[in-house]
Amino acid sequence: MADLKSILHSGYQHPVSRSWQAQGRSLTKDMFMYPLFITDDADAEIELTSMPNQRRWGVNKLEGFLGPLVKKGLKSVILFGVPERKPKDVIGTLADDPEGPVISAIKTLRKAFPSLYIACDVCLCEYTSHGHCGILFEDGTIDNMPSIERLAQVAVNYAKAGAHCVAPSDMMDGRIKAIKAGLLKEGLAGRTTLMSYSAKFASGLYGPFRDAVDSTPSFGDRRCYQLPVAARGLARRTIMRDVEEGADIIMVKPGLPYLDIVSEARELAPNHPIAIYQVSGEFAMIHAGAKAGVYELRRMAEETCVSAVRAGATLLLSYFTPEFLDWLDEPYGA
Ligand SMILES: NCc1[nH]cc(CCC(=O)O)c1CC(=O)O
Ligand SMILES: [Zn+2]
Ligand SMILES: [Zn+2]
Repeated sequence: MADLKSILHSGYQHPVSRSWQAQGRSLTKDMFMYPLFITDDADAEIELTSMPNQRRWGVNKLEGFLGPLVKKGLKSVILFGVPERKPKDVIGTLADDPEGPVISAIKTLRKAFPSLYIACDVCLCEYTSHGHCGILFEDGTIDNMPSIERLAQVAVNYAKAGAHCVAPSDMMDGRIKAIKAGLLKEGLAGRTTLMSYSAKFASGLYGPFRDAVDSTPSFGDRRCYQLPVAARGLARRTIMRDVEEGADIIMVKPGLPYLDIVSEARELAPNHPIAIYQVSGEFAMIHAGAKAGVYELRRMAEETCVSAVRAGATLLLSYFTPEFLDWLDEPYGA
């Protein structure tokens, strides 16, 4: 016979008692940030073959697409620019082109949806001719100082255009400090969230994204600036450094294979929101598994996101955001 204290089912026998067992918070709509790819063809709406239901959007299509989502409770988006028309160069001039996709989208969205929180990915790889995330020496290695100066300039220009949040994903050394200083100088530091992709690993899960934004490096790879897969110590150091340098939000990326790092981040930055990026490859993988009959799509999307929250995440960047805006209104598996 079971001992008095061996009975655990009694604590989660009912949907209501189950909800009380969530160790952190459970999923809510305001935890989701939706990544959007913005192209410089203003009327475009281009399907992405590698990412189900995701598109490259022209600025003129944003209001129509996002209107219903905002009505359902969409609170935040993160913008990625995809210049297709103007030529890329070695310093990523197109990143903050005043007529470019990101700055146009910021202005359009601020006007169309006054309550929507607008974050911008800050990086150079979508805009450089070589496809790397920084500025290079002649031998093709990263020249860190001009890289962080350029990234700071881009971040400041996004903030000036009205972005609520700038999120550097480049992994250069010292960019959080450089961006913070740039924002301070322009009087923007107090009204611009600095979300750092702090522990960003050199992952095999970015393939569909690189297709989506056309940012595969023309030579080499990103292993000299993105973290080695096994590097728990380096992840702890980048997290601590970015807290020191003034990041407001700490991000871990990718998500599912790095939940231990999320819980490290929770411990190292207990007073900061912790974001997790469920990246393009995870999204594609969840879809592929569902299609192959391994599990049901919604079930696995929820399981992975709930696991991220359990590990300590408080903000989820996910391509499933539109689905969650429906799913969270329709309790499931209760
Ligand atoms: N700095 C580029 C960047 N910003 C966000 C992602 C990944 C997003 C995703 O895969 O969904 C990447 C990919 C990369 O580093 O190659
Ligand atoms: Zn990026
Ligand atoms: Zn990059």
